Amino acid sequence: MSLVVIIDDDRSVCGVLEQLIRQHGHTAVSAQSLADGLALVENRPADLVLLDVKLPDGSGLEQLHRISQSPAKPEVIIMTGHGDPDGAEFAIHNGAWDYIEKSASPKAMTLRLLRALEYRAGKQPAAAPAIDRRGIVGESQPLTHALDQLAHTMYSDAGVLITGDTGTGKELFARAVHRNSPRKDASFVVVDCAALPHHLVESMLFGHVKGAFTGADAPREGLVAQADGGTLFLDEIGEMPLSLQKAFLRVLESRCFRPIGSKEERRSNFRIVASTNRDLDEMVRKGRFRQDLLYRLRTFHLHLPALRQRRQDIPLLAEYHLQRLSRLYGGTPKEMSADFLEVLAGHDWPGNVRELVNTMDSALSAARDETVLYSCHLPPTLRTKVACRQITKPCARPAEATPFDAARPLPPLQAFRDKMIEMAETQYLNTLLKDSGGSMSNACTMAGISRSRLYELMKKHAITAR
Ligand SMILES: Nc1ncnc2c1ncn2[C@@H]1O[C@H](COP(=O)(O)OP(=O)(O)OP(=O)(O)O)[C@@H](O)[C@H]1O
Repeated sequence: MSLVVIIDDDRSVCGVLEQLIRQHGHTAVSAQSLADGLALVENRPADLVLLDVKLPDGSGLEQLHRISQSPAKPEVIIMTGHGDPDGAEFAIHNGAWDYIEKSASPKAMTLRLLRALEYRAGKQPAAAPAIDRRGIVGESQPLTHALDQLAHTMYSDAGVLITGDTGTGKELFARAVHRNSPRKDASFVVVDCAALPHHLVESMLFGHVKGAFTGADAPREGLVAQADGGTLFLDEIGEMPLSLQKAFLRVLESRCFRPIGSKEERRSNFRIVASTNRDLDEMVRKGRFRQDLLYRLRTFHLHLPALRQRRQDIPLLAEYHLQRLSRLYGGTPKEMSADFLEVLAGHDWPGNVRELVNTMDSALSAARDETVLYSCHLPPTLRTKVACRQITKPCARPAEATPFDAARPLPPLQAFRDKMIEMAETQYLNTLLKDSGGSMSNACTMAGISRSRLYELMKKHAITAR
């Protein structure tokens, strides 16, 4: 028997669905607001959640991730009264099991509910495979989604295309694809397609025999042969010349290649992973990239978010790279002050994580033997940019009234409680940061919480440092 949670403000819809579900021997409970629904899924082991999009206290779609990540990790079916293809796309991309319109016949609805429950019943309890995410830092929803996509590549040998702006971690993820595959003990070979010298491309990739051309004094094994048994990573695949794309497609299809000057073909059993910051579909439309090659490469697609789309990860990344660089350079251990973190949080990071890593590196060297990093240790250009942005922005949030003020009729208890907790936490953190004199270590000790929890709370409440 499964537990189905219905979150819909229309009591008659809830009633009909509850009856349908009970007729099939399952248990159903319903909530008429998002807050009550969240409380239900966070406290009861739901197998399936039927989630309305438009609820009195918010959009169901916006809470989809939180619901599907709640303790029992239920399947979610999105319901709506209006046809909405964009919402459907969002729901499916964000892990919903299905998307149905409330106007569907009871028969059609039942069929889809039962299908979801059947799938759920057959699922292994430990469904999420344990990924080795070494070196990949971040807890934000966009990064977690990318890690989920990475997990899908583990049991296959098919091509993986990793896209994302410069510095978002494409090579880091490519290495993780390799490390999490059965090929992990063999080589991971990188081909930088943007740096292949025109006249040596074929020799570098496929190798040559002795005497194949002037200067070929010894045989050379190419990168494709080196990747035998392992993974061949084509970095910046969008830069690969069209002529080479054709040759490469042939190698991908047959896993055979011919070293220059050789009469014999050789085999190499490699898995292909490619990355780019270009729009390959657009390049295909313009005739600059082969569609057949793109299909081969993109059996799996991982898209990595820009850092500004996952700001909550900034303090975690900064801390991780601070520790890593400190170990590398030795010297006095350092911590970050609240004003340092505030500047990091205010920047847009066009160069993404690589820019953040370089910034941490330069701040470390600017601080020399000091034990705390302050904003004055950051590059002046970065501080100026953040300052300019803040001047043009409206000032900090106005002082908040208590949720009772002006609120008539009274808000639901759950909403009121959430608001009060938010206000109390904000007040506590502001005082904590003041009393700890800008030292994050002191603040953690005083509050009795971990550093990552503190950063998370500061981010959540947009706390401004003094
Ligand atoms: N999620 C992450 N956690 C920790 N470090 C990260 C993360 N993402 C990227 N980095 C770090 O950022 C730097 C750049 O990463 P990487 O070279 O993988 O990016 P890229 O997308 O391949 O860049 P490019 O497009 O310029 O080749 C590296 O130092 C990497 O370790």
